[in-house]
Amino acid sequence: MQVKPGYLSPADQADLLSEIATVISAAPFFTPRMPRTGKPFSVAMTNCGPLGWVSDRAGYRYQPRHPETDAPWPAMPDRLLDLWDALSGYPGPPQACLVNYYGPGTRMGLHTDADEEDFSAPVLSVSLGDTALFRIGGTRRKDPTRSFRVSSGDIVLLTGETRRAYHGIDRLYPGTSRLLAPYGELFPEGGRINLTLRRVTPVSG
Ligand SMILES: O=C(O)CCC(=O)C(=O)O
Ligand SMILES: [Fe+2]
Repeated sequence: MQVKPGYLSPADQADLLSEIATVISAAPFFTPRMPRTGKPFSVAMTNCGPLGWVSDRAGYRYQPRHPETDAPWPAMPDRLLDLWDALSGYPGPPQACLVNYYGPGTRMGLHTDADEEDFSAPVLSVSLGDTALFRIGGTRRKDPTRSFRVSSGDIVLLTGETRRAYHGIDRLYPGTSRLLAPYGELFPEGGRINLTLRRVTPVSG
């Protein structure tokens, strides 16, 4: 794992968030549901890039279209492709950017990112808005975990061993960032946006 606190300047965070607001206007948030049970996630999701991660009763998967509008996902902003080039060490572009929205009181349970075919690429995660408590353990659910705070502009790369590690978000610290404030219509209660850039299929050739 690599953690890069404050990697994005406040100006870069604001520019990125404005691009993500445009993504959200083309691809509205949907409520993912647990496989089989259909229990809703507390986090809202959307995607940009050629593929997007979705979850419903049928299971977890990547697909090229929005599950509700059936439109192709909007393009990934160039600044995310540049970030991936600068930090991933992977010889191909990311294929999906999952956009998670955490409102007050939401969390994400411990899980592994396991729906990709190529685990040699890292998962590159960008935090925007309120600070959150990130927990990470080992590759087995029962492995010990440790926690640290992730704040707006921080980047975490799940690389190497940690690429297959259990991780999640235990809680938010509401009101710790003003970054989302200009988008009161989209995020009336503030909160946190997390972007994860993912390579799904191996680079061929
Ligand atoms: O919100 C985060 O920092 C982590 C998100 C995550 O683990 C995921 O989307 O798979
Ligand atoms: Fe994850």
